Amino acid sequence: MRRTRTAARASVGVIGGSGLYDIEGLKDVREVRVRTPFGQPSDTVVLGTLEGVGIAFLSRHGRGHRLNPSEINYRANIYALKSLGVSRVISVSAVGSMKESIKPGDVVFPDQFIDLTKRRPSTYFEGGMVAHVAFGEPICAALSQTLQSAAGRLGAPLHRGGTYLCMEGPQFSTKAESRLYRQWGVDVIGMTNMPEAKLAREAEVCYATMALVTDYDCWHETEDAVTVEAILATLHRNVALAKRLLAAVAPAVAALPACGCHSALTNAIVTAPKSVPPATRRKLALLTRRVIAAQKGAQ
Ligand SMILES: CSC[C@H]1O[C@H](OP(=O)(O)O)[C@H](O)[C@@H]1O
Ligand SMILES: Nc1ncnc2[nH]cnc12
Repeated sequence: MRRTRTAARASVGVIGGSGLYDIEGLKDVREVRVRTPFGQPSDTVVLGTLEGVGIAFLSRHGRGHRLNPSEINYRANIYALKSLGVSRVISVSAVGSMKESIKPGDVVFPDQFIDLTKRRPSTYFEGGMVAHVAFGEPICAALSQTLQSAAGRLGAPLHRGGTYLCMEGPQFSTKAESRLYRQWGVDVIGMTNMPEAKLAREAEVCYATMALVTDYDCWHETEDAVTVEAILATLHRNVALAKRLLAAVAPAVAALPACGCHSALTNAIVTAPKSVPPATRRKLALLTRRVIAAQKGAQ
């Protein structure tokens, strides 16, 4: 296994959630242990090529599913992928359905989030450097659209758009909570996409989620309330679809033109450069060097 900071490269990152601990068909596979200034990622990163495209795969909970949603080091995960050259991240996530029309086995491509997490570091910008990135459109539309087209071609029962509510967990919701979220118009519920999507935006990396629906949470009158057993049974059926989709979509994702996600930090950093403590400047150099170089070029 290689230990690396920057030597190995990939352009497309895949964060595999529950049930997705590897991807099939990867060629030239290498595993790298990436060190980050934010601590350890969930696992080693598996690098390889899929249809000729450099892919970096990271298991969100770690292989063996060792980390609960609150224990995942989201900052290290996104940083690790960025340090390997990744400019687009595809997140694969198991979710519960909050609507009758969204059935277990369906695939949802959310375009909005509600963040109800409570105890997760959710920004890189602290310690003397403050940034406020725009997050009105938290999902990269171009990346999500590409995934949706591929899912459509594979015949997946899909839903374009929708709101993903991210709860802290690890316990599932109470019925009162579940009913409340339904009143809010939420489409799906999970425990992991926040702060992952926020950090991807701060890292100027495109982010889109392919949400695999596994259950009806606990609000449904006639369906059983969610259990891990039921989730895993449904996942076994649709993880294969996720794997086929990733192989089908890799070349189109790699060919996408640069988009607004890649310049998210432009005009977002508020702190005067001379006020940033040197240690913070060094810690955030990988994330800020594009915008700092652009500012210098404009002077
Ligand atoms: C094992 S079921 C609950 C678990 O699954 C989802 O994780 P992920 O988004 O990584 O697929 C959900 O958010 C919970 O963490
Ligand atoms: N009902 C649910 N609530 C939270 N996370 C989930 N992941 C899969 N199903 C879920």
